[in-house]
Amino acid sequence: MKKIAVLAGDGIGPEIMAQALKVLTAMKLPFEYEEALVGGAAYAAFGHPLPKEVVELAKRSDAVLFGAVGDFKYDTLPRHLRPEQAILGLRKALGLFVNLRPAVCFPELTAASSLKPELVSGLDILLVRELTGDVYFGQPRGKRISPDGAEEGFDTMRYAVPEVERIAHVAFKAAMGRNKHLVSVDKANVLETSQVWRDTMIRVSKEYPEVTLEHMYVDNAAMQLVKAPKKIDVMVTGNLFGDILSDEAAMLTGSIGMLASAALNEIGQGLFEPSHGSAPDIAGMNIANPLAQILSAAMMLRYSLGMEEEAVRIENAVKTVLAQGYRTGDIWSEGCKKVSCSEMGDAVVAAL
Ligand SMILES: NC(=O)c1ccc[n+]([C@@H]2O[C@H](COP(=O)([O-])OP(=O)(O)OC[C@H]3O[C@@H](n4cnc5c(N)ncnc54)[C@H](O)[C@@H]3O)[C@@H](O)[C@H]2O)c1
Ligand SMILES: CC(C)[C@H](C(=O)O)[C@@H](O)C(=O)O
Ligand SMILES: [Mg+2]
Repeated sequence: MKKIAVLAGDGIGPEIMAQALKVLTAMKLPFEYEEALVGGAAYAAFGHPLPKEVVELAKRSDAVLFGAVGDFKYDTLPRHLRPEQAILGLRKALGLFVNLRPAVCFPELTAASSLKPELVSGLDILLVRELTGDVYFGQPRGKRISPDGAEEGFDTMRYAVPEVERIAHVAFKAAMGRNKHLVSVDKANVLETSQVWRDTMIRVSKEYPEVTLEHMYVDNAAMQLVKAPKKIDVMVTGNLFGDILSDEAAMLTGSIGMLASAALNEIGQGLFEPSHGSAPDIAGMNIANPLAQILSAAMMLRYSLGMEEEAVRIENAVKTVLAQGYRTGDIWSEGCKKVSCSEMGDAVVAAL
C-alpha cells in the first residue's frame, strides 16, 4: 500500500484536488491517502502555513499531491507566515531540486492558445526548472538602510557548481530521451550566478556528446517562446527564470489550467502540483480547470510510483474528454461544451 499525502491548500486547491482524487479513486489504486491543511488554510487553523506535522507527513509518504496555496488577504503577513512558504518549505525540506514542467498543446486546444494555431499545434516542451536554489533561497536577504539613508530590500542570487551540475545531468538525460537538443537559459551577459551556470552546463555537456547544447539569454528565451516555441524541446533554467518562463509556456498550451508539474528529489520522492496558483479570483465557483491537477496525479504515478500504464490511462482519458469537446471556461471556444470543474472531473472518470 503506497501512502499519498494530499495537500489541497487554498483557493481553487480543494476544488481541483477533489477531481484528481475522484480519478485516482475510480482507478482503485492501492493507495492510502492522508489529507492535511497547508498554506493559508493551515495558517488560519494553526497559525503556521506549514506545520511541522505536515513536513513529517510529506517525508514519510511515497508521494505528495499538492493543490495550490496563497491568498492576497495574507500578503501583509510577515514573509515566513505567508501561505507560499508552505510550498517553498516543502521543496526545501524534501530536497526537491528538479521541477519538470511539460508544456504540451493538445491538438484540440490550439484555438485556446493566445498564439496562432500553426505556432502551437504539436507543441511539446519540457521545461526543467531548478527548484531549491537561486535568489529564492539565497542568503542574506532582508531589508536594510542603504549608505545614503534609503530603506532598501535585498536578496541574494546564487548557485553553487554542484547544484547546477545535478540539474544539468537531469536535463541532459531528459534531452537524451527526446530530441537531443537542450536549451539552457541564463543571463550570463550580466550575472555572475549565470556565468557559473553556463560554465557548468558546458562542462557537463562533455558527458553527453550526442546532445546539442544551446545557450539563450532569458530575455531572448521569453521572446523565442512566443516567436517559435516549437523550436524548443527541452529547456533548463534556474529557479526564478523557470518560474516566469513556465507561466509563459503554459499560455502556449491554451491555459495555465493545463500545466502539470513534478518536483523530484535525488531518491525519486516527489511532490506533484499544477503550475498555477490558488486563483482566488475564481475560488469557490466550481469553474476552475482541474486538468493540470489531474495530469499532475498522472505524473505522480509515472515518476514516484512506477505506474506508467496507469499514468498513460489518465492522460488518455484527458485526451478523450478534450476530443469529446468538454471545456472549462479557461479553454472554452465556440462549438465546445462548457463544463464546471466537477463536471470535468466526472468526464475524465467516465473516459478512463
Ligand atoms: N504552487 C502554488 O501553490 C502557487 C503557484 C503560483 C501562485 N501561487 C499563489 O496563488 C495566488 C494567486 O496568484 P496569481 O493570481 O498570480 O496566479 P494564479 O495562477 O493563481 O492565477 C492567475 C490567473 O490564472 C487563472 N487560473 C489559474 N489556475 C486556473 C485554473 N486551474 N483554471 C482556470 N483559471 C486558472 C486565475 O483565475 C487567474 O486569472 C498568490 O497567492 C500566489 O502566490 C501559488
Ligand atoms: C507560489 C510560488 C512560491 C511558486 C514559485 O514561485 O515557485 C509558484 O509561482 C510556482 O510556480 O510554483
Ligand atoms: Mg509560478
